[in-house]
Amino acid sequence: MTPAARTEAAIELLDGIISSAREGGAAADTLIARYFAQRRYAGSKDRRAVRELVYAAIRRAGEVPVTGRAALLALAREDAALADTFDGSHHGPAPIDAAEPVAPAGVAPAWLTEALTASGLNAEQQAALIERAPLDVRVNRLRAEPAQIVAELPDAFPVAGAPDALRLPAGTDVARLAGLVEIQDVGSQIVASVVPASANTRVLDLCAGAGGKSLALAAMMANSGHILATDTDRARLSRLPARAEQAGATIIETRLLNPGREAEALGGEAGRIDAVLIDAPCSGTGTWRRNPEARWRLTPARLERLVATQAYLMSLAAPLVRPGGTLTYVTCSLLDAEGTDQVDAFLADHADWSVDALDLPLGRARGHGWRLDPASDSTDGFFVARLRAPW
Ligand SMILES: C[S@@+](CC[C@H](N)C(=O)[O-])C[C@H]1O[C@@H](n2cnc3c(N)ncnc32)[C@H](O)[C@@H]1O
Repeated sequence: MTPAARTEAAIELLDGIISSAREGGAAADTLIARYFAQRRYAGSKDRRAVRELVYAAIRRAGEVPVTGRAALLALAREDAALADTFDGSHHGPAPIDAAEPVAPAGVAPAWLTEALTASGLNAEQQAALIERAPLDVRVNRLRAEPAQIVAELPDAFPVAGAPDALRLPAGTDVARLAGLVEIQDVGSQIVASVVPASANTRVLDLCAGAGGKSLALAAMMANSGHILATDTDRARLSRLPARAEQAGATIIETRLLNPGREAEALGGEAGRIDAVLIDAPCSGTGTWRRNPEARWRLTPARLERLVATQAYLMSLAAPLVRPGGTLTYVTCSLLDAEGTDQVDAFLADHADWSVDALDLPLGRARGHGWRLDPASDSTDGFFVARLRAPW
């Protein structure tokens, strides 16, 4: 592909990504994969270059751009070589008209940056939410030791405060080490460590998804005890058994929940769980580094629905915890509405519960919990709080 054809491909892709964000359709990565599946003439260098252009344009535009072309023109303003590719050639984009719209630069839509500011994040912390993220892995102590993995991955380096973590340059291929390492952000590893999951405990991972945290908990428990991993998403949860097998984790039982009827499937667990983890569905403001177009998808109405689901999940889980047991609440969001405000609301309704004071190796206290953010901690953004049931 010529440089101009690459620019045109990025514009077409961005148009699709913008419509998909507005309509709640497929994610950017999926759209890019589909696009190239139908254009076999594009070589790997072309794909990489187009992908990089697309993601650079997504990162730069805080508000949803009017068109893909407007998103790329914003980059072209600062990059003369890119501007030259708007040359009107056969497969290239039309020449630039000085009067046409250019997407403004920004971190996120205005209503969201206001909410982030109100949640205590300064401009530098907000800007870091859309920077590129490294690749973090967790060494699976059930099957490997960090030194063994470092020997396989010489570019890996340890991360202070996260003993099982190794950090790698983005894009490092770790597929051949499946089962020995799990791709997991350092922040995610740290919040998982808040769950008092030790050998022989009974743990419920209520929103287990494909099991990233269940696998971390199984390693913390030295594969002894029981983890009930539940989710309402069949496709995600169905990936967990094979991952668990590969990781040598035999204590995980999966159970698919019916949305709105979760309590029925969990009734038998009432008062029996030592430690519940709610890794709640959330806006994902803390993971925009990996998924920057997510900020174009979020609306105030969607955030409101997520906040309601989080509160519902906490009240659903509370009766399952044994006396003196814990409920660890996690979101990969930096918005107080999905963090400390949820804990306040829970405590208002559950006056006999208390909050454990946390002191983690990375991050800092935020309200009744603890928060990590990319600028301060070089991790994805997370909120975590540990609530304790009365005796
Ligand atoms: C943040 S993700 C979980 C990620 C996962 N714990 C991990 O570490 O990979 C949130 C999950 O909550 C699930 N979820 C949404 N509503 C739920 C509900 N009512 N009950 C249980 N899980 C739910 C979603 O399907 C999604 O998989």
